[in-house]
Amino acid sequence: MDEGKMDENEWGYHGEGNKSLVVAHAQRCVVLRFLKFPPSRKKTSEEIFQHLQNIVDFSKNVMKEFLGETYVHCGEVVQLPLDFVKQLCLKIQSERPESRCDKDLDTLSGYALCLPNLARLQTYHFAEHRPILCVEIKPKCGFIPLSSDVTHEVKRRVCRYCMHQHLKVATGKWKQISKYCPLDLYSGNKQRMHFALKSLLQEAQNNLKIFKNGELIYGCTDARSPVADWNELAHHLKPFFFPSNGLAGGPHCTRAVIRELVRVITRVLLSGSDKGRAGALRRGPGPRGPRVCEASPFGRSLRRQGKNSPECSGLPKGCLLYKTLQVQMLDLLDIEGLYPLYRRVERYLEEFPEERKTLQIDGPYDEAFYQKLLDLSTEDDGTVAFALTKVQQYRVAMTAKDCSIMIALSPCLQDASSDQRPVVPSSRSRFAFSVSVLDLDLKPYESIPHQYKLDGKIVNFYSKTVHAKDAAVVSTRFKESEDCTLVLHKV
Ligand SMILES: O=P(O)(O)O[C@@H]1[C@@H](OP(=O)(O)O)[C@H](OP(=O)(O)O)[C@H](O)[C@H](OP(=O)(O)O)[C@H]1OP(=O)(O)O
Ligand SMILES: Nc1ncnc2c1ncn2[C@@H]1O[C@H](COP(=O)(O)OP(=O)(O)OP(=O)(O)O)[C@@H](O)[C@H]1O
Repeated sequence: MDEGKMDENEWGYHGEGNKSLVVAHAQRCVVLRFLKFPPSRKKTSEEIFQHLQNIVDFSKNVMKEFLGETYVHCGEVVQLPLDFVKQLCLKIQSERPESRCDKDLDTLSGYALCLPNLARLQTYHFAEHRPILCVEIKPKCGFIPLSSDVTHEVKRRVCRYCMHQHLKVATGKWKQISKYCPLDLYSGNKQRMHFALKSLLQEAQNNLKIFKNGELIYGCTDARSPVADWNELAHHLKPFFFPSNGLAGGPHCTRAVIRELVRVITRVLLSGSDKGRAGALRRGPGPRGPRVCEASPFGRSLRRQGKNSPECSGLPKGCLLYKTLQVQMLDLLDIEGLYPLYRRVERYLEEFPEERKTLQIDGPYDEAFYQKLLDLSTEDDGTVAFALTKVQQYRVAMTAKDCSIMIALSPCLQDASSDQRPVVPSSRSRFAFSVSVLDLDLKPYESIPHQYKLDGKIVNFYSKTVHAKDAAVVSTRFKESEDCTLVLHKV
């Protein structure tokens, strides 16, 4: 990219999250990722450069090591003309969802990250000529904590995502509770994974987006987004999955297309080679948390059938979901066990503020930082060193709990070779595919007290709501039995 000759007309709004905004180049497979800040929060250009460089270093030295180089794209920090950034910011403003406009794109530093556009099959010379379908999934935390520090009993039965849903709906973030449960997606059991993906398609929230040729065709930006339309989605997908056959429209066609999509995505998610060092995080055969969340409709139906622990195929060790889960499980103590250790580090820093640098709280995220993450001991010897290791592991785990997976699919001709890329078959076509991870920004040390408070809020709200619901069920049953008595009495 020639940073000297930048033209805002060649770039278009692509998407944004809570902390960054992404624009995509109209022709080339690259994006620019800018940081966003609340209007009052002024950062110096030097701070922004350092922040972005830390993101690159963390991806390179930590996440690439854990997840494997095929999945992680670190990108590079680029310096852009300020005039270009200002014009770009004006150009895209009207396309931004209202709910994201509480933060402004950084137009003062001129720094951004330049990354491959993962919504198109990266860098291949013929990328422009092939139709491309891309599915982005933010799977969230895939396990139930086993830590003895957990005090709320419900946290041992219901996963955080499912509990959090109740709070999100009550606060108006989303309209309805999703049937998606991360434990189903991470189960490795095809039937459960299909259920999880269908649930995401029914209620995408911010956990699912679908792009066609780089354009968003499915997904919602906030609670006001229009209801997802499967017929429209199937219309977009039909040429990919049923290229040459005249499958008629209607509900049958929609179901067939969605089924194909779900199957292909499941296959891709279960594929992968065993590169990367997530294996270094494997914790022997000791006890592990429950494999099914009690709030998942799939789990509930299993229980009704008397199957308390489902047949568990487990995830293949090479696949990205498995590796991501291993990194998430660096959160060994749960926030309840971690918070007192964070306080220990805080007390130390209050006394010796100059030590913040030596402790690598704000970087550099280098090889030494990575090596310390591999110490999985949970025996607290009362030292700051122990507390710090657990705090850093927790931050890395939280990052893996919030990252997204991008799956790009491009149809290949029946007899063409696969250009060295893996191929996934569907019933009527074949796709060359690539899998990547995005949003691998290390969670800040400062967010730990917020995590602690939020955890309490989620659990208390869930317990209260579910308790109230249970009480309502009991009282309805009681009423029913009263009614029944009356009927019997009458008879
Ligand atoms: O706490 P959570 O689980 O709600 O996750 C936050 C996400 O909400 P979600 O539940 O996925 O809708 C939240 O996503 P949204 O802004 O809701 O799309 C962010 O990803 C946030 O991360 P950060 O503070 O921007 O680094 C996420 O915060 P972290 O907890 O990962 O720091
Ligand atoms: N390299 C990329 N290629 C294509 N699309 C991308 C890329 N990076 C980000 N995106 C798109 O931009 C969106 C926002 O990016 P990202 O998730 O990194 O934002 P964020 O603000 O850091 O997220 P969060 O809300 O989790 O903090 C993503 O959901 C994705 O759709």
